[in-house]
Amino acid sequence: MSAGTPPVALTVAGSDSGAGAGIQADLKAFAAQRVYGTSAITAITAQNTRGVVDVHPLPAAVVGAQIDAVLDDMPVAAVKIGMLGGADVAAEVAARARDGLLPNLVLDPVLYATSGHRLGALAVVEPVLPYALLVTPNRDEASALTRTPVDTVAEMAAAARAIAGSGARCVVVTGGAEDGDAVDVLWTGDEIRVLRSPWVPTDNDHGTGCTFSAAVAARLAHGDDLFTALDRAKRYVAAGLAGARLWKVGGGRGPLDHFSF
Ligand SMILES: Nc1ncnc2c1ncn2[C@@H]1O[C@H](COP(=O)(O)OP(=O)(O)OP(=O)(O)O)[C@@H](O)[C@H]1O
Ligand SMILES: Cc1ncc(CO)c(N)n1
Repeated sequence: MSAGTPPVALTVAGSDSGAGAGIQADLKAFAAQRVYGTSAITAITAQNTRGVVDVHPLPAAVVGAQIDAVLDDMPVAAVKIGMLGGADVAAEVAARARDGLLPNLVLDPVLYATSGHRLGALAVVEPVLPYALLVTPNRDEASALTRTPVDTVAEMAAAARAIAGSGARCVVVTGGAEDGDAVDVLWTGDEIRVLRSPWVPTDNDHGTGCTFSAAVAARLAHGDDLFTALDRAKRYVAAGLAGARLWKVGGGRGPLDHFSF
């Protein structure tokens, strides 16, 4: 069966050699959602399921050239931003966002890998916040952005609202756990909504945040409204976690199955 031309999405993020997170996760999530995925690589990380070994940021002009090459030729309908690298890269991205070139912008404010390795800085992420339709911090990133502890669902809600104060339209704080559910808390710009799905017990959760934000961007590229996009992305990540529960890819926290749905 042949299908029509898919919508196009762009990820601006770092490469993960182990392919569980970063650009590789984003492109798999885009493909799984039947979106044509394009990429601008901001940094090369030497990384596997056990952690990050090395990080090599790319020059800002090289990142800008990749973004422009894609935008000049393809009808990009949504953009996901992950690891940015340096402040100069953030400035390149912010300039294009300011010019209205990055539609449906989903910003995953990456600060640390699951292993704890530092991959970003507040000074790099904060200048891009005002241009995001949606920001997707996990609890640690929300805590860093608000300079307050973020553990409980109530604290996630307060943080989502506070981060929206920096100019982003909507904020979803991810990674909560309550009553056997995986809980994310969304500030829509008007109200708080709590998103729940059954918690999947697994050690294979490397790249969940990257995959989630990429899947939201993919759904927005298809034309979903934000709440539908979030709901579908959450169910997609849960299916990927469940599908890879018994996988043994590497000795650390393994990837999820991007094609289990
Ligand atoms: N074990 C789990 N079971 C069900 N859903 C989960 C589980 N772990 C994470 N999620 C969901 O995955 C999505 C991504 O959230 P999470 O906070 O884990 O990302 P993250 O910490 O940024 O991940 P990473 O740093 O590995 O990329 C959220 O919707 C969250 O609820
Ligand atoms: C390249 C890259 N981006 C983001 C993350 C966060 O999971 C990671 N581990 N690696």
